[in-house]
Amino acid sequence: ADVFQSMDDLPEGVNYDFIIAGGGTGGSLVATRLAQNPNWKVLVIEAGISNEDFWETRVPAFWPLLWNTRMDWNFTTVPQTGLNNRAVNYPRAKILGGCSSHNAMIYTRGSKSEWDQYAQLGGNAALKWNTILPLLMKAEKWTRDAQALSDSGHYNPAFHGKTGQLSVQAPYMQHPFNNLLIQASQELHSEFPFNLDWNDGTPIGTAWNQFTIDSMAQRSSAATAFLSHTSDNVHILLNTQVTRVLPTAANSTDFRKVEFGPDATSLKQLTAKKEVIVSGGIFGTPSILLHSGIGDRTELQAAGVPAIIHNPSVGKNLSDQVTVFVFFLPVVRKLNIRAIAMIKPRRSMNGTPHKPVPSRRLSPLNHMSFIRLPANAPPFSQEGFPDPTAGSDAAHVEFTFFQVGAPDPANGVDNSTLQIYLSNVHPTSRGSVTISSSNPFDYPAIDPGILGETADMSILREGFRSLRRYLSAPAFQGVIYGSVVPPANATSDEDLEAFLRSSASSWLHGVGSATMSPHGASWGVVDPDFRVKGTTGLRVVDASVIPRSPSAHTQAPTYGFAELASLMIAAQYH
Ligand SMILES: Cc1cc2nc3c(=O)[nH]c(=O)nc-3n(C[C@H](O)[C@H](O)[C@H](O)COP(=O)(O)OP(=O)(O)OC[C@H]3O[C@@H](n4cnc5c(N)ncnc54)[C@H](O)[C@@H]3O)c2cc1C
Repeated sequence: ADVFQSMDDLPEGVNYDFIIAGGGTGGSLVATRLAQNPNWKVLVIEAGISNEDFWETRVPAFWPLLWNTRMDWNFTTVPQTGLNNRAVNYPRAKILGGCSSHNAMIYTRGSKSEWDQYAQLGGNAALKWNTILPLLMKAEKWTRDAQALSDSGHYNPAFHGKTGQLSVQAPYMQHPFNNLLIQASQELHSEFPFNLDWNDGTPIGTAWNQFTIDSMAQRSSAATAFLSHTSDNVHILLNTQVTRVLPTAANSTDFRKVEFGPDATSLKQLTAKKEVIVSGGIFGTPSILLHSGIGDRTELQAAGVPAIIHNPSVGKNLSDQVTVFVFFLPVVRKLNIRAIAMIKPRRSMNGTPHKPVPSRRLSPLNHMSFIRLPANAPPFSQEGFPDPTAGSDAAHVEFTFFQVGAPDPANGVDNSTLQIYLSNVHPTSRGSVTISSSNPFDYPAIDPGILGETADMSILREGFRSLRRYLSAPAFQGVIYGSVVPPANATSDEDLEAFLRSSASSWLHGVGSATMSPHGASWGVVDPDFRVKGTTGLRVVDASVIPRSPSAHTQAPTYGFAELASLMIAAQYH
């Protein structure tokens, strides 16, 4: 691709077939796929910088350091009623590759029943698991990790591609917790089974983690795996925000024109020959549509934006998983913490001197669990909440075994804890993205609606009890003691709810703010072919079209939707 740092550098007179607003996870993939046709010219307009200009993105262990930097939009939610009115930080990447350039790289596809439900909710049969799986496998390059540890028994090769571009692997560290956790899964098999591979469509159970990391121990993102391998029929314009999509003529609904610029005082317009594709992510995409006059008429009027297409669904239906960080007390001597491996990067990163950097992973822990609460769990049997999942292969909660904190004898403290993210992956609460001014450079109001529904609280609470059961397995006797955060004596519903409301946050896996629905449905933002309802020449391809949360982190599902969109768009012009 040819990369331009500023709008003024962009060559004049190029007739782009496709203009893509947002060079993130979905946008980079769709640009790459469309550019496989050498006759098509593709322009990607990205608000942020290049991933090449932020070398830390390459080092997997640095992921938490990337948030709240100049490559992050640094969003904050509106006060969340479900969180005692706390407003929480919401990182979203502002860089080529989007969130795939600054996420935690966990690679999870979701369950078969969830994809089959997407097909039904979106009105597109090609979203079924049996169609999406081959697309994900074709794009995948299963890779051995840099330490060349054996990954046999850590994944199922039948569900992984070897010849694609996106590197996926199952790196791990030798750590006593590995065996203990798997032993606990055998002991408590019915509730916490071992799962050889959560990416086979049946994610329930405890599995070895898989990450989008390459054989050089570097992050594999939509920018590094896809976009950086395109040729000069792709132009990438950085540091430039798409402010609006516009009709090509008065009273037209053909939205092939984009308006963009580095700030409100210097804006340009370009018209695509074929289509404009909006890929700004769960907050950027509804913002662009709303500022373009596509949204709820009354809300647009209040913001001072003339409505062109009345669609009350734009920016609604935001579905966001909720997480809470919990701490248990392990006997550290037995867990024998190892130092994080240090390696030298094998290649120079934009002239940065070679320095030893923490390699692959931040954490010595290597597993995640997708857990289904039993049918007789209180949220369903006593409180009467309907099961929010798509089927029996889908999870209610997730345990991400994150870290064993190191003791600090030099300062006389033993602050070692076993740290776990506990998440409710199927929230029933829905949030929104709204605009309150007609200036596209003003941030939208983000309301993920975290723990806004009692059912979500109830499931998270039982998820915590479930985690306590898991960590009381015989395998952990004498090794792990009760939770320290929340304290071990927090056992009643009231205690646990108070803790969760004061500590929970977003799991950063929002979807659905420009959701797909069948043709003619009374709700939804895009049709099954990803076109914005009521328009021509305009589609949305990113996580915002995914109708609801999966039993997964959301980058692989975003890639799945983007692969399908790419096929559908390309097929239209052949
Ligand atoms: C901190 C964090 C950690 C995560 N960890 C994981 C994980 O480990 N595994 C996983 O599967 N998922 C993870 N996720 C979620 C996952 O990365 C996202 O769901 C997915 O990448 C979203 O892809 P997208 O294409 O919808 O949006 P993005 O990748 O966010 O892309 C949107 C792009 O559009 C650009 N943009 C926005 N508005 C405009 C505009 N007006 N003009 C021009 N450009 C614009 C943005 O700068 C961005 O580059 C994580 C997310 C976060 C934030």
